[in-house]
Amino acid sequence: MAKPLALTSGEPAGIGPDIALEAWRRRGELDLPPFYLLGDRAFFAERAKILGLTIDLADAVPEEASAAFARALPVVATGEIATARPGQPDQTSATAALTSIRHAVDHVRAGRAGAIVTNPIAKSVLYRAGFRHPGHTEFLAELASDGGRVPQPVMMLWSPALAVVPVTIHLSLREALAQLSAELIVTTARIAVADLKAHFGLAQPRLAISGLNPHAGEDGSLGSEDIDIVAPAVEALRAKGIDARGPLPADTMFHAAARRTYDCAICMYHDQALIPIKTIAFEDAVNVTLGLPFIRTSPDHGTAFDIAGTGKANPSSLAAALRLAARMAATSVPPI
Ligand SMILES: NC(=O)C1=CN([C@@H]2O[C@H](COP(=O)(O)OP(=O)(O)OC[C@H]3O[C@@H](n4cnc5c(N)ncnc54)[C@H](O)[C@@H]3O)[C@@H](O)[C@H]2O)C=CC1
Ligand SMILES: NCC(=O)COP(=O)(O)O
Repeated sequence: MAKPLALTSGEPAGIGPDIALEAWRRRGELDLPPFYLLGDRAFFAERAKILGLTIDLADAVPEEASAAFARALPVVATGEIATARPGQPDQTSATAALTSIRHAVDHVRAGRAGAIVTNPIAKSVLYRAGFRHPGHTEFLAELASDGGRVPQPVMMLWSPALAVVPVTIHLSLREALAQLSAELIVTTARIAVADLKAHFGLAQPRLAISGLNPHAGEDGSLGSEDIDIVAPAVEALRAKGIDARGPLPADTMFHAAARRTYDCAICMYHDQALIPIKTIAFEDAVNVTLGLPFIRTSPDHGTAFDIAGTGKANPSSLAAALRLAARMAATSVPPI
């Protein structure tokens, strides 16, 4: 029997618990692989009650989860009690969310889970509690460190219609510009290429590298960065045998015909990458962390405090994240 996926609780006040419960309830229709939830069973039972869902929850250890999954949603206890009400994070939120992530990493590194799928965390809630990483991506890299070496994580948002990688992630625009370098673009693109080959069945991934400025700088008249930073990175990638094109004007590289010419868009900053994919594929895009020694996926959306506990949360992106994680863990055939 395949190893189960470890699904974190995410922010307890967010929609993570809602979509986890709903996904399990619709597991057959959504064609979901076995997973278990990491957290506080009483909390999940209470959320099911709030949602009016009848869900069998079973205390489990990871080794029992796949067998139990057909009849009950396995819950592996983290020892942290959560009390937050839907939409209202409280003093238990940050600890419960972070402990759940830590346990998931322990399980996947110990071979007890096949991959990690994370529910959304509220970054502002964690920052207020002293969390010093921008998000899961960097936190997971630290948890994956080996002998003090922290791998460089790369964020990819993937859907059948489009895959995007932001070179800089959760930074202000000013800071993103300060940190952007040809070296960072090259390293990020090479990690993306390696994982696209390893897990997405692409023998020679085609990369489209966006420019930074409007019209990719219009020959330097709208900023020098495309000439000084992006173009040399594209040249360096091509010199390493990578199929890379750019810098491309970002406003014209996401329409349907343009998308057919590449496998992954490498973008210079967060919104340049995430606006197109969330516009085209909000319901089935998946956030994948590349460059880690284990597989981690996540829905593309956040905690959606405005609808937590209402029954309005759509589990489709979580379902896509679960299916993609299982396929990445099991095979290198394209997950399409
Ligand atoms: N992977 C993660 O942990 C992520 C966490 N976040 C965090 O989420 C928090 C809220 O972020 P927002 O920008 O408000 O984005 P959001 O994705 O939580 O919500 C944006 C809008 O989309 C709706 N929405 C989101 N997911 C939905 C679903 N599954 N079904 C139906 N409607 C849905 C929400 O109700 C809201 O109107 C922030 O603190 C942010 O840091 C955001 C993105 C990813
Ligand atoms: N905007 C994407 C996002 O917030 C996800 O970040 P991470 O928590 O997966 O690092």
